[in-house]
Amino acid sequence: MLAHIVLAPLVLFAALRSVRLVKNYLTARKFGLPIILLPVSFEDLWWIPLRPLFSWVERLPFGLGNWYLYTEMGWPMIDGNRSVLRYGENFVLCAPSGIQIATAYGPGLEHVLKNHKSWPQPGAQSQLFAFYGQNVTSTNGAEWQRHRKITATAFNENSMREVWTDAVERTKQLDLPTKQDRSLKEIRSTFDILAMSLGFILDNVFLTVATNGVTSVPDYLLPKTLLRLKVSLNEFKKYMEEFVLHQMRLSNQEGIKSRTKSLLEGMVNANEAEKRSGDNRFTKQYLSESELYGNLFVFNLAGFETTASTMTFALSYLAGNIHVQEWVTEEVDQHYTNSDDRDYEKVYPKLVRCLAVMHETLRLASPAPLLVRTPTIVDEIPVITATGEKSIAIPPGVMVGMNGYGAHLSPRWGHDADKFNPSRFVTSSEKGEESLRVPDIGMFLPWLGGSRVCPGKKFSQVEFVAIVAQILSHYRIEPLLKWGEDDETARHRLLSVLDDKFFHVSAHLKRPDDAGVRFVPRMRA
Ligand code: HEM
Repeated sequence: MLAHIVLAPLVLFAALRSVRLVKNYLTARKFGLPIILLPVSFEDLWWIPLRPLFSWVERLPFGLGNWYLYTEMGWPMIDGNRSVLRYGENFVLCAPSGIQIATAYGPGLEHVLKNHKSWPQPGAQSQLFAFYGQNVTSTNGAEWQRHRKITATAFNENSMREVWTDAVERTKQLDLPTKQDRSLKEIRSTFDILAMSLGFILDNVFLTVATNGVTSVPDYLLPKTLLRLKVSLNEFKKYMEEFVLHQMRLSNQEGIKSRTKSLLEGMVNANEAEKRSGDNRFTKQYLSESELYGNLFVFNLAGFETTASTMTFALSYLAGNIHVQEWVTEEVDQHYTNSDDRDYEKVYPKLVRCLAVMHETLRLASPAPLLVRTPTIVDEIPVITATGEKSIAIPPGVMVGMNGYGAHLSPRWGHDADKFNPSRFVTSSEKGEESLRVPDIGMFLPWLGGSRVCPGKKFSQVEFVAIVAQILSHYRIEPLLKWGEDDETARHRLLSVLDDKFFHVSAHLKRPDDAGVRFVPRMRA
């Protein structure tokens, strides 16, 4: 009897899902693309905590467990270009919960990105980081424009000078002279300057979403993890409140013109200025309190996570590719190390190779592996099949997943597509002047493109170049040797650790303790 009570709902659940899978399969067939059937998808929130228990599925014979990979949100980060080589640049993931067309085909990607108004993020995904309030990532249309206008005001050229100086100063404080040997785990935490509470929220981000409203539940009703989550959410809110208060006090002090010390401060200032201007009584052009915190949270998140991820990979790639490092150091010495004038305006535009290192790092280890969109009305996108290009009509509700890793590792990049070679982003004029050469967004999309391009793109570039120039002007970065190991073996070990990554808000290494780097002080002539 008890068995019946337990089994009956499960059988009904499985039957309903089978019906939905068949229905979705019939729709998916119309696209004329290869189809991969999934019994479950990462859109099924209940699957996320259960997924690790089923890792044995991948070891089933005859490819029976191939579907398992695609049930992880950031699967292209693990897959690289393997699926593209096997199924082509576009294929369909068909699950009971929905249909997703994964595409790495340039014209298709370009179409979706350039028409962001008719290709918004699907509702559930856009709300992922909205637990403090609506924000620039969670909104679309006119609402998104309002959020974007106010938050982007802070991203002007003046603030880039501050970003440059600030990044150089922070790099000087990394304590490299006293701690020269660092595992890749330590490298990551070197740049993870996040408050502990934000770290905990990110580690449990799906739990945070699933238990939205946890902050209003009394402590005694909460199990240990949820209680810690509640404390972390409150702590981070408090941190943001203190930050806003501090900023408002500064801008209210008579005679003190507060400098745009950081972009977050700039954002608060822009919001205050909009409020004061008085033109907004009928058309609200500033952020409500919850929206301000919603934005402060996503800017903290988007800024710090991506920097920590990109720096970890970039410094490791430089250590593992010593000739590339020498090539970059040559440029750093010419324009930075040996220069009295290290002003942002003078030096930054000349550090082309440093910026190329960032582009190459993001090509191989982008923090955003799969970005999903769905059309508001039926729209056609170009796809490529064995018989050539064609257009397929996508109805609302069907997702298009932009497979950044498939695009970044495509054979279109040449025979060395899987190798770290930043010089592919550099071109030389007849006079020998170097400049950056970046392919269009259909081929290279780490910051995305179109109007919804990452607002922190320039910020992240300036910050990255400043950190790399400052480090290379003083240190040579080498792979950390294990006892008795030679240089070549250590280098291979380091690069193989870099290949083993997974997605959790950004790119993470699966085995960050298995390799490390050494910052060796450079001898000056
Ligand atoms: C290596 C550095 C970075 C990379 C690769 C990167 C990448 C991206 C990508 C791919 C998106 C689009 C996400 C989507 O539409 O689903 C995005 C959006 C965004 N990024 Fe970045 N980002 C970086 C650094 C930053 C920094 C430093 C900030 C802030 C200071 C920032 C703030 C944002 C915000 C607020 C959005 C949402 C924009 C919108 O929806 O209109 N990012 N970023």
